[in-house]
This record gives sequence, structure tokens and C-alpha cells, in this order.
Amino acid sequence: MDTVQHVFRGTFVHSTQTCPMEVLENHILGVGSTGKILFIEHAEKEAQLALKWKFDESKIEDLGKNEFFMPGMIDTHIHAPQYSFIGSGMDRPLLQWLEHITFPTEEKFSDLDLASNIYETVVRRTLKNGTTTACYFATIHTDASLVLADIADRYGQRAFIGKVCMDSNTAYPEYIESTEESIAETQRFVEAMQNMKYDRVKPIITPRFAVSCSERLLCELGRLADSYGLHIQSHISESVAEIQEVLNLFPEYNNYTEVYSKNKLLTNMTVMAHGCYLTDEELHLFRSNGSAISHCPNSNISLCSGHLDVSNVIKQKVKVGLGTDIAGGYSISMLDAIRKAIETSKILFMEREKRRKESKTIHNHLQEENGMLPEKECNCRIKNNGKKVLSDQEAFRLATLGGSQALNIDHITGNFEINKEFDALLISPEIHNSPFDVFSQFSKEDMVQRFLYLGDDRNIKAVYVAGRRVVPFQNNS
Ligand SMILES: O=c1[nH]c(=O)c2nc[nH]c2[nH]1
Repeated sequence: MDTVQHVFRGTFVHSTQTCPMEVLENHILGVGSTGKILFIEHAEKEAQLALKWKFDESKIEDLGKNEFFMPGMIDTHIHAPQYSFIGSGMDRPLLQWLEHITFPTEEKFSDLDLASNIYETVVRRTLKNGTTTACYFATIHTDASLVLADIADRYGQRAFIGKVCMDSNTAYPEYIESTEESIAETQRFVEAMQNMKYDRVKPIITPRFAVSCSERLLCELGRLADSYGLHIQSHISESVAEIQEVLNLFPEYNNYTEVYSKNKLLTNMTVMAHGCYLTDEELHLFRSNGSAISHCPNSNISLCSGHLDVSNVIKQKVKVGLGTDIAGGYSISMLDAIRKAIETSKILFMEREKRRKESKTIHNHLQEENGMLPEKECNCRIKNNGKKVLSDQEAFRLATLGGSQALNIDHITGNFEINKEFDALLISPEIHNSPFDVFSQFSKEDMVQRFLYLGDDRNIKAVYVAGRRVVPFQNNS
């Protein structure tokens, strides 16, 4: 029998299936001993709830003026070892960056002391920035990957941990496993994780990307995921050079997506990072398989990989969340991912508008010179595909509920629905060292908006995962 452990009264901001950002003022939210949300109701109904759940009214915690709770943020794509070189090497394109910076660094994670040190730092730092769920890539080293799992569990973060698989690496041959080793070590990793019986830390099958995996390895990893019922993560269609390499390596497949789907790696528990260049045909395959995309706009810009048209992904009804993609992306904060997702969408919109205006000008010019163009040509040259800019509300949804849908855990977390676990951030816009100012005329919506655009970890006063406060924030109390 669940009993009430916490009761909060104040403002709650979350997303629902129908509303990307809903602000509930003067509500009370109750969390049970199992960490699940028991009720979220208007404060006037307090007396009735007290009766039903028998909580002591003196234990109600009133939120401070202008404070609010929002759901914990979900980073659907982050490379834990790469935190060690965050913010450097941003002047190279993807494949060169992997060869010269990433692979030589990841190779060193056979050293468990190094791994333990970096992994502890990254888990603490992500939590401090409000990431209550993280979907991690580790390295090819099984024992170090298990260390990451242990640290995430110890700090109370909800996490997926991927031991990276790669049996091909012509760019940096020192960092590679044999096919047999990769399969056997993945199995060892999965079984060791299962033996640990962590509540909220799970293994995820992780072929690095098609460039670094043989067809046999992909096929065996698809089988393992199927037989253990596991999540899957990888990269797809991030840069033009990468796609070209995949098409050269797998000439018998029609496109990049097929390489994964035909090897059983595109399931309803799959999240693929980037997807900048996926065609509508490939997106259709994602949708029909129930697979998701992790949109990593900071990384896409930093490595000059390309832009994902996330509005089109949403329009095609493909599940999508946001990722920091440390360290292709240079910011550990999911707030940055929200901002970069909005900015990317605006850049794409402006490019489309520019093209539309240019073709309209050409069109007018030709009309003057030659009379009317054939109608078909007019339409296809000036149309804007009806695509819109990503709204702030929709970006907020992607960082919370969208991420939980992408990882297929939206029955557990992602918003403040009853029976989900209470993964939450207590946001304090008026903390003494806040990076932004609050004016008296601000509504709650204004407050949320300011936090999304200008806030940082200083405004995150407390972090809860499954009802448990996970990191002490001495500075902000
Ligand atoms: O952004 C990226 N980071 C990586 O580590 C990686 N590996 C393959 N493809 C990748 N893309």
C-alpha cells in the first residue's frame, strides 16, 4: 500500500498528449513511498485528498514565490567518456573528429580509475543541470561501462547504459574489438547488468554506427536485443561523408535506415541519434517500426554536420526527443538543447523563406519575359511545404515527455501524470545569483519562458528522481 511521502503546493509545469506546455497554478501534488505521483489536484480539494490519502496537512511544503516544478529533463543521447574533452576539437567535421579526438580518448577508458573519475563527474554534472534520465554511450570496455552503470545507480539517475560495439575502425585501428569479442562482451555486459537488478539503470544495445560495424555484428546485436528484450541506440545520417561511407560499405541496401532495419535494429525500443538527412521514405520506416530520433542540434551545428528538420519529423509522426550529444555538442545542459532546437528550426525556416523569395523573384522575372510558366513548375518552386518554426512549448515537450516517448518510458516518466514516477526539478527564478531578472508584471508563463531561454543550473534548486531528492545543492538552499 502506497503512503504519502511528500506533498507540494504551488505551480507545476508539464506537457500532456494534447498540450506541449501546461501551467498548473495553485495545485497540490502528492508523491507516494514508491516514488509515484499519487495525486495532482487544485488546492481547494485539499481536504478531500487529505481524507483519501491520510496525509498530515502540516507536512505540505509550499513552494516559494515564483518557484515551480517541471518534469526532469531527458537526455536521449550523450557520450559519457567524451565529457573529458567537452568544448574542444570543435573545428573538425565528424569523421576527422572521431579519428583524431574521440577514438584516442575513448581507447583510454580501459583504465577503470580514469573511467570512474570521469563517469562520476558526468553523472553529477548532468544531474546538477536537471537531467533526470540519460541515455549514455560508454566505450567498448565492458568493465568500465559497468562502472558507469554503478555510478548512475548510486547517484539515483535514471539511465540507459550502452557498451559500445565496433569491429571495424580503419581510421584508428587501436580502438576496435573483434566481431566475436564484441558479441560475447555485449552478452556479458547485459547479464552483469541484469544480475545487478538496478531499479532505474538498464543496458541498451549500442552498435556505434554502421561505419564501424560489420553486417554480422549488426545482425548478432539485433538478435541479442530481440532475445533479451532490450533497447537499442546508434547514430544515423548525421553527415554527408558518413552516409557516403555507409552506402559504400553496404551497397546491397537501399538506404542507411535499411542497414539497421534489416538487421532487427530498428524497433519500438530504438533511438537513433541525428537523422539530419533522412528522407521521408526512411522516416516512414521509423514511424512504422515505432523507432525514435534523438535530435542533437548543438552537435549538428558544432561539427557542421547538418540540420534536422524536426518539424517535419513531428509532422511525419516519428517519436523524437532531444540530446546533448556530449561532446559533439559542447553543452551538457538540456536547456541548451531546447534553445538550439528552436534556433535550428528558425534557421531552416529562414533558408526556406529565402529560397521561396528568390524563386518568386525568378518566377516574376520569367513571367515578365516569357508570359506564364507552366503551373506545375510554379507550384513546386515557390511552395514552403507548410512547415513551421518549432515553438518554445513544443521544444519544452521534446526535452521532457518527447524524450520519454523516444525511449519508450513514457508510462513511467516524462510529465506529472498520476502513477508516473516523480522525476522533477524545482525551479527558482529568483535565486540570489540567478542569471536573469524577474519583474513584478511577470506571469507564471513569463517565468517559465525566461527560465527556458536564460536559466541555468543555478536556478535548479532541487532534483528528484522517483520522488527521491538526488543531489544536495548547498549553494541554492
Ligand atoms: O556525434 C557523434 N559522436 C560519436 O561519438 C559518433 N560515433 C559515430 N558517430 C558519431 N557521432
